[in-house]
Amino acid sequence: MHLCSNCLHTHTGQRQVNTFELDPDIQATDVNSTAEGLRIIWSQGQHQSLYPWEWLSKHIPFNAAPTAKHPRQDWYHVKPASAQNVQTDYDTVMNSDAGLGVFLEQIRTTGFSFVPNTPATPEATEKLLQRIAFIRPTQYGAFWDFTSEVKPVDTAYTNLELPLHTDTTYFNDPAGLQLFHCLQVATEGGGQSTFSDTFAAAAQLYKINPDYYNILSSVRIASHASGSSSTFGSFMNNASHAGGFPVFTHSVPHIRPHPKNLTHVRWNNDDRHSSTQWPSHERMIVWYRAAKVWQELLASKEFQWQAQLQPGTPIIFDNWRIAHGRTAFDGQRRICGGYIGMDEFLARGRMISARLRADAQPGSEKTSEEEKNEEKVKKEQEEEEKIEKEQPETVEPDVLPQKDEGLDRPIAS
Ligand SMILES: C[N+](C)(C)CCCC[C@H](N)C(=O)O
Ligand SMILES: O=C(O)CCC(=O)C(=O)O
Repeated sequence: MHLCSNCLHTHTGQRQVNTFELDPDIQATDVNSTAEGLRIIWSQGQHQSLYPWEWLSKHIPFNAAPTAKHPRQDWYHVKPASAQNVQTDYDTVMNSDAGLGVFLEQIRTTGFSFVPNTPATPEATEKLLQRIAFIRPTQYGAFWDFTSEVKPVDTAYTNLELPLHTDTTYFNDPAGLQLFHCLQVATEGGGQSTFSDTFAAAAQLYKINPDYYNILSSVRIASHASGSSSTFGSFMNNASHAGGFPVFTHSVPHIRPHPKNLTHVRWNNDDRHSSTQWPSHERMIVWYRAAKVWQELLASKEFQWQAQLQPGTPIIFDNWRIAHGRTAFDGQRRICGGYIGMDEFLARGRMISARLRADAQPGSEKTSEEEKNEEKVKKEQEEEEKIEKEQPETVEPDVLPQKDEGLDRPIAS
C-alpha cells in the first residue's frame, strides 16, 4: 500500500484508494531504489509510489514465517509467595511509560500482577485501571465497589464460596482484564481469593486425556448472566450466531485443537445455561465427564493457589486465561475493581512499546525545554483536576415528574 496522501488519509492512515477500481493486470513500469525507499511507477495512470525501506522490511509479501508467539510463563504448583512476587509498584505504573510498559508486559506474560502501595481507595483503584485504558462498562456498571447484598444479582454479591471461574463467559468478547482491590478483609474470617492458570491446566488435561481436551474444545456451551435478566434481558451467548462457545477457544479452529493454539478459556459452571444443544446423548455424557476432570484439575493443588487480598495491594489478571474464585466468608468484606477490554489492553501495550522504542532511538532525547513544557502541561492538568474536585457539586432542584409528562415511573413520595 503506497503511503501517499492519494492512497492513505493524511491524518488517519485509512485507505483512500478504491482497491476494486485498480486494473487487476496493473504492472510496475519503472522501479527505482532510492535512499528513502523503493520508488515505483505503475502502468495504471502512471501513478508514482514510494515504499520506505522500513515499511517494506515489515511487510514481506507471502512470508510464510508464522508470527512469533508472545512468551508466556505457565504456572504449576504455585507457591503463594512466588505469586505475590509478581508485582509492579503503583507509583511505577502511574508515573512513567516505562513502568506502565513493565506492568503490561508482566500481565501479558504471567497472566496477572499485584500492585503494592496502591492507595486503598476506590478513586486510586479507578485511576490505576484508567492508566491502562478506559474501563469496560457492563451490566454490573463500570467501576464497581461491592460487598455482600441482601438481594444479589449475582452470587459474587454474596458471602458464598465461588468456585474457580472466568467472568462474562456469555459475552462474544468476554472481559479481557479484571482487577480486584480488597478494601476490607472479611471481618469474621474467610474471603480468600483463589486463582488458577487455565492455560497450564489445559495443557495438562491434553496430556492426560486428549479426548477430553478435544470435546471441551468443540462442544459449544450456552451460558448466561444468571442474575441480571431484570437489567437488559438476560445476556446469553447462545442467542448469538455462535450458539455458545466451547470452554477452550483456539487461534486455528480448522485444525485439531492443541494447547499451543489455545487463546481463550471460558469457564463458569455456575453461569452455564441449560439450553446447550448437545450433539448427541453420548457426547453429552463424555462432555460432563471431561468437565468434571477439568474442574478437579483446575482446582487441584497443582494449579490452584490462594491469596488473601489486602487493602493497598490489588491484583489484576487476564480473564481469558486466569480463573479466579473465593472462599466463603463471614462478616463485612469490601471489594472494588473493574474490567478492561482485551483489545484495549493489547493496543495499549503495543502503543507503549512503540513509544519506548521511539524514545530509545538516538537523537530522540527530549530537550530540557520539551521536558519542562511537558512537566508544565502535566502540572496545569493536575491543577485543573484539583479545582474541578473542589467545585461544590451543582445540585439540580428536585423536580418531581409531573403526571402529564407521561413518565411511567412512580412519582417519588
Ligand atoms: C465482577 N463483578 C462483581 C462486577 C461481577 C461479577 C459477575 C460474575 C458473573 N457471574 C459473570 O461471570 O459475569
Ligand atoms: O469477591 C471476590 O473475591 C471475587 C468475586 C468474583 O469472583 C467475581 O466478581 O467474579
